[in-house]
Amino acid sequence: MTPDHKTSEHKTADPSVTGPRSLFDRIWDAHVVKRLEDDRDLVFVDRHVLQETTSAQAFEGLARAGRRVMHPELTVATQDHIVSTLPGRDEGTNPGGTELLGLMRANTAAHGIRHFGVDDRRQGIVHVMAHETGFALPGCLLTCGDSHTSTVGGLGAIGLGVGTSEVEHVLATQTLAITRPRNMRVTFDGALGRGISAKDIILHMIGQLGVAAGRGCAVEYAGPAIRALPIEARLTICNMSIEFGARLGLIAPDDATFAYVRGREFTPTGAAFDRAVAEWRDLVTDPDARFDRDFTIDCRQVAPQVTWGTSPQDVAGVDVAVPDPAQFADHRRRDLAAAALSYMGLEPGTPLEGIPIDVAFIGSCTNGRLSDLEAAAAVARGKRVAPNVRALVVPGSMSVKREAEALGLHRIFENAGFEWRDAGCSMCVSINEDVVAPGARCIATSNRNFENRQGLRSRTHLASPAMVAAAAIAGRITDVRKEMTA
Ligand SMILES: CC(C)[C@H](C(=O)O)[C@@H](O)C(=O)O
Ligand code: SF4
Repeated sequence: MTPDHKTSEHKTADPSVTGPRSLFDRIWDAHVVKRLEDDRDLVFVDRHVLQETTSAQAFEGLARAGRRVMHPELTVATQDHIVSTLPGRDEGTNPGGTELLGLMRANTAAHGIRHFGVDDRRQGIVHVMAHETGFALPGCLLTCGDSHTSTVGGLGAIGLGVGTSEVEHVLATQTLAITRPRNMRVTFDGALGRGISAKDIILHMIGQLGVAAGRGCAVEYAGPAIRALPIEARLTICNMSIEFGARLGLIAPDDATFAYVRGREFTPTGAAFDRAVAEWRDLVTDPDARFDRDFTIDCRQVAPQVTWGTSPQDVAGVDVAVPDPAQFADHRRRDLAAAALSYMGLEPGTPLEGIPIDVAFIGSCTNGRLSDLEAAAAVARGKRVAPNVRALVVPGSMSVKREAEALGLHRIFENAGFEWRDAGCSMCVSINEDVVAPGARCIATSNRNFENRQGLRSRTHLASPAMVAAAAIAGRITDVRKEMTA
């Protein structure tokens, strides 16, 4: 039951690969088992993660076909989406989730797959648990039936979100048939200003490039601003790759990465770790590698970002006003912006700063890690949540929760009037009991602001943890940089 710790066990020397290669090419080529006739690649899956909402049908399919799980030791399961996050919860706390949670427990037990249920210390959102346990490692190819699997790219891994039928395929064969993504690179220049986080620069980038910019691509994030980011911030960047249509995002691993993965439950130890690090050091892009798409983003002037519409590209600095749809040259974008403003109940020209909020949500696979909670706590310390605002802090995993409590962060949040929860997806997605009421306005650290995302007719503004904490205190969207000088 111990996963093989090699970065990739199916290295195929590919004679067609010559010349300079990208980081993505290197990892991908090491996983190609076979080129299929339909131009797809059959790739080996080193690691597979299950969540409760997309695995039941896959197990049903296996049962119908009379197949077993080929490598149960290479899969782990966690309960995250429909679990209650009320402290002390169990599988029955959210009655709507009980059946799926029970099915996952039974299916994983029947197939000998590790299961991190709500009673396990390692339970957490898939895209938080996978890397913090060392199950995901640099250079590995990991799949999960969930779109934000790209998060592990922050370690220099390929994370692929797949559909339920592919989950079944991976369980049965430990491989995936998939079209090879194209290479894209975004270089982030300059240093981040005070109060600016990874969330701000990735939202800014999506605003600049648009939600379709990454379609079909593996996106490498590079440049001095990325290299300076701590690992958890790199995970936030790669998580949001999905918000501009990319297949995955990744960042070359470095000493900070190796220090981060060292000593985790599934990370190799001793000489095996040293060998792994020696291999991981080769995971770089050649200087003359060619990219199908190549962009540069200047981080110097980026202000704290907040979305005003119903797509992540509807984003602006907090110091400007809600745009007038007429300013968009493209007529489709203009219509979308007008519809978004009507849904959001906002008038063009209204300053973003000052828009009153009803709910503040800190958590999710984008910003539910320890450093995110630390950033929020630094703002909330000694303050009170505004009257009439409901504010939640939901750690991304139970490990994050324990670490935060060891630092006393829960006291800061509780004293300020935030709810302090157990781990799960919670209010990021309205498939558990944490729902935003119709017409209510929520500022959230999550990654999606679609119509009805947080509940029927809910209104979502995406922002960084520090910005959400500042809004919770002020009762309105506010520029966190002012809070910091106060
Ligand atoms: C429920 C699940 C399939 C979904 C996804 O894959 O993205 C969820 O995680 C989300 O963020 O909407
Ligand atoms: S936290 Fe949100 S985006 Fe992440 S996996 Fe859960 S529902 Fe999906």
